[in-house]
Amino acid sequence: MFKIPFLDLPPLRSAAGTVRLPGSKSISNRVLLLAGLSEGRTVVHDLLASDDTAVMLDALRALGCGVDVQAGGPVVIDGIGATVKVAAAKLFLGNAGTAMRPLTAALAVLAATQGGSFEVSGVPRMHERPIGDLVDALRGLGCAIDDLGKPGYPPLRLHGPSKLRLSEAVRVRGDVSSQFLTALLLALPLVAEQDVRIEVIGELISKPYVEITLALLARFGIQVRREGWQAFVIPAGSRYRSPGEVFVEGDASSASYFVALGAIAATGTPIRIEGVGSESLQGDVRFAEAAIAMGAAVTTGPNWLEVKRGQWPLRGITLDCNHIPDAAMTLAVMALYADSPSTLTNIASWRVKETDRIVAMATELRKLGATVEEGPDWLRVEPLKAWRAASIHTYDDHRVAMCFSLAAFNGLVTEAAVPVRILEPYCVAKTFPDYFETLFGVVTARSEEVPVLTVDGPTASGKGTLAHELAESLGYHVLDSGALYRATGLAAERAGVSFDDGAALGRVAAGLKLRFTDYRVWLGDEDVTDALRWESTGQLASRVATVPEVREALRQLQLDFRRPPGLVADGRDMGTAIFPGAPLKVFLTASSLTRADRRHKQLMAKGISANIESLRDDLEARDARDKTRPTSPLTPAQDARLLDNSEQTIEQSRDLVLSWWAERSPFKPMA
Ligand SMILES: Nc1ncnc2c1ncn2[C@@H]1O[C@H](COP(=O)(O)OP(=O)(O)OP(=O)(O)O)[C@@H](O)[C@H]1O
Ligand SMILES: Nc1ccn([C@H]2C[C@H](O)[C@@H](COP(=O)(O)O)O2)c(=O)n1
Repeated sequence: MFKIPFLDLPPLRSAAGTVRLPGSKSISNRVLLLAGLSEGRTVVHDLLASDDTAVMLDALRALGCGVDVQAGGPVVIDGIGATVKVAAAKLFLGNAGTAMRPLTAALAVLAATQGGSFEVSGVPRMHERPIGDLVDALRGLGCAIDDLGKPGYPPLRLHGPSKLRLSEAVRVRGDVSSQFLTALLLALPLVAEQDVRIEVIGELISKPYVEITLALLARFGIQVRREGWQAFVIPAGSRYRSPGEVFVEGDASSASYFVALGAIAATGTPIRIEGVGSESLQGDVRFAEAAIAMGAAVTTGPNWLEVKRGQWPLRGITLDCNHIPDAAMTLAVMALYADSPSTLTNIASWRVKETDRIVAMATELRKLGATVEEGPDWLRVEPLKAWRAASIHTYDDHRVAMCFSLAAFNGLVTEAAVPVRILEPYCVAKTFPDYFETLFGVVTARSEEVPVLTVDGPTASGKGTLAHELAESLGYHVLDSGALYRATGLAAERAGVSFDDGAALGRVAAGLKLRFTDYRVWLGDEDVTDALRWESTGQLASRVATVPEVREALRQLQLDFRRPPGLVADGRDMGTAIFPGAPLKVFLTASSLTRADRRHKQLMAKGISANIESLRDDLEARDARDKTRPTSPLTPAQDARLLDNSEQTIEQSRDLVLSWWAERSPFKPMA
């Protein structure tokens, strides 16, 4: 996940490949609650690992459920069997509506029938998300609920015992959020000594989410009878029974970004989306129909979708989005690539989600240059030709962040392609922590449009340290080009190749089986991370680096590191020979005494004894060879910015270079 203040997406040009979706948020949190309320053990496979499921798991633990989260494996829940195990608890539920609403209902009826006191609260935005209709329904049933803040909003206290009026129908509004009905459907089997009837007031919205609830209730032993969408009856004697094992399907709302991606940018090989398909429970899988209406070419299997570009530009549509409220946000960004305006209607529920999504989408689309009209429950978006580089505010709303990533394909409809900045990209943790990594895995950009920041300089000047700091701040990849020369030197020595035989050294470089994984470097099957850093290896590297055949052989390998979202490249000739067009080139120096001192400390920290004077002699000899070799000598690029960090801390150098980078950015500074 990108835990950085902003992530800049360069212009993206095409997409192809396979993505495996994380588990559905709606199914994950419903299954967790059902497992927690059931008797016995439930093994949950493919559960979504995200902020919203984390708060649900914490809540279940606090209520006395057994919760075993196995790294990379299933989550095992031992339920409370509809019995209050912990008489009082304070539950913090973040911004997870799928935890807040059903837990409120379940704890209210448990407290009423068995006693107890439970407080539910969340982040400030959660305290602005209405829950009054559910509270009214529960109070009508006889539950004791105190408002701990503004009436009609969390936080709440649910306490008991109190007498429930189960013979009367429980009446709940269905036209603000379908989660209120879902919450009652999940809670009332806990107290169904007799038939319990729920009546919906008003037109029920987001019906597919209620279908998910009913299907999962059936998995846990509850067969709800229903009269259309107006009334539901939990049969007398209903009791939760764990099905033993549950597999969570992929998140259909998350699929929408990749369906849109295929429609916009997969002109050859399709985007294959694994985890949802024609047999999915989730209503948002019908987003594919909307995408087809806009021109996507979609093929479907039981649990997969394949999407390619069909009509281009896309077709503008007018669509009632009531059945796909979450995924429909993606249509608003697709509309920018259409041939005519698109109007999304019946989306009033957007106003009470993680943020007011109608306002958020309209505001951010306008920043890109789009013409947008908004109404109480609709949004109209015109196609966009003159795009502006915009910093997209994400409102702590994962879906805003994900759907605006699609704006980075503007180069497909305009000559002057612009990058897109996504502020607080980590908000995707709510449902899809690795969203951007997954996106980058299936998209391509023009090499020259991927930003590169080069850091060249003599040995031990701190290039590698600075490069990693910069890359971490910007979310970019790192190229440690010295490692390639070091690996070549090491491989050549081991193979007994003469260091005077340029052609043979070139072949060694061309045949390197080098892999970089999680801060380790592998040469073939050997982890050479430490061996590469030996001083002796540095000397070998400096020698092979003078050989033109080696430099040529390593050239393409280095260029291939230039991938979205961007690259920080450190070495000797990054700015002069490999990435001469880089928008920012830093030439980093420090006095030889400072550098020898730093190297000395580095070696001592590793338990290797060394003498500062001889280290200084060695690095000066290496500098001399690197500077005087005929091919790509160590020298600042003409347009490089010089930075002597002898008197600077690592953080000072990093912040200075980031300020230089910001000067070149097309984005306005953050407010
Ligand atoms: N500005 C700085 N102030 C103090 N110490 C620093 C600074 N920059 C780097 N160092 C320290 O100097 C040591 C050498 O840094 P680093 O390995 O990044 O250098 P390098 O230029 O990449 O070396 P090489 O070219 O040999 O790979 C590290 O221990 C690092 O923590
Ligand atoms: N772009 C590069 C990177 C490195 N080298 C050579 C010169 C160095 O002495 C040697 C090791 O580099 P280090 O890991 O210390 O950065 O590799 C080069 O010529 N060009």
